[in-house]
Amino acid sequence: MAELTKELSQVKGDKPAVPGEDVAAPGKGNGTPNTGKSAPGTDGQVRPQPETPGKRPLDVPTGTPTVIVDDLHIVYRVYGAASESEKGNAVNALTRILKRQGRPQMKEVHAVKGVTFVAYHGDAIGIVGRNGSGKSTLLRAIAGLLPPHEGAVYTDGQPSLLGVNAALMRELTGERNIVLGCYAMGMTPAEVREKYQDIVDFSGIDEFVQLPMSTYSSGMGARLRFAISSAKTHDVLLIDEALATGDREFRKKSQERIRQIRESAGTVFLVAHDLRVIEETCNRVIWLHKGKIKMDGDPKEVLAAYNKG
Ligand SMILES: Nc1ncnc2c1ncn2[C@@H]1O[C@H](COP(=O)(O)OP(=O)(O)OP(=O)(O)O)[C@@H](O)[C@H]1O
Repeated sequence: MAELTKELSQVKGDKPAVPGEDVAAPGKGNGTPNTGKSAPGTDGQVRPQPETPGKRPLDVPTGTPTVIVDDLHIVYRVYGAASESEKGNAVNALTRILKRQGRPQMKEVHAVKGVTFVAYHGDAIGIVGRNGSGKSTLLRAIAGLLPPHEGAVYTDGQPSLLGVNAALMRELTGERNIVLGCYAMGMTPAEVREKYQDIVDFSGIDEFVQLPMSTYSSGMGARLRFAISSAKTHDVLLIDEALATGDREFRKKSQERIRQIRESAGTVFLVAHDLRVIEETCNRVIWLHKGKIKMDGDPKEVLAAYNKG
């Protein structure tokens, strides 16, 4: 713990986040935690205390952690934002457009405010919260796509972020995207050949695999993204709403796949507005509210509280 504290103190004070970065391609979480450090393992085998509202202390005796988020703050900088006095003022906005005046102001959006938790091998953690509560920002920070303004993220293994907007290439066929996506996740040509048919079958896109992705419905695109990303065993898989557009049958299949990833001792984070998906899939839920953890624990209890409040 002393070593961890020392490491944490070294990384505090990293540069603030850069706004407007794109979501990673499937399996392309850059694997670079914000700190570039790995989660230290511990010897104890006791699970963390569930249902601790707010923070889980880092020194709770645990199994092997895969992700440690310690007092994480993420701040976006928006350049050209309106000043307070201009807020909602249509006349000012119109005048500025007509005069072609720029906006020199810089606004900071404090999206994640001091989040702390530890995730373990085999955890499937659902993240819930209202729009704008910081769910996607937190996932992107864990994936190493957003550097912390303060605090740190440590991961053991490679995190891969699968988002709804994950950048498969719309003008390429499903077939090409499968091959490129698999290579992007570090598979060898032999592994790609071995997994190819399974990905097509799992996604259920059938003969559409020969057509450009621009011809797919949003549900078909999401299914293909999930099928590609989950074809590889991930240490830490981060899923942002990617299951939302799937139908019931696909939801069931993807839940089964998430279970397999957990069984192979990976860790899954799942952001979804559909609370059924979270309840059926996760063994733990974190409720984010205005960038802070409001509750962290058993899915039934957290979701019941979330539904009430
Ligand atoms: N690129 C960005 N630049 C500036 N502010 C941003 C950016 N992305 C998100 N934000 C702001 O950060 C806050 C958290 O946003 P985030 O997308 O993480 O929330 P969320 O809980 O995932 O929301 P939703 O449920 O609507 O997807 C919001 O206030 C949002 O406006």
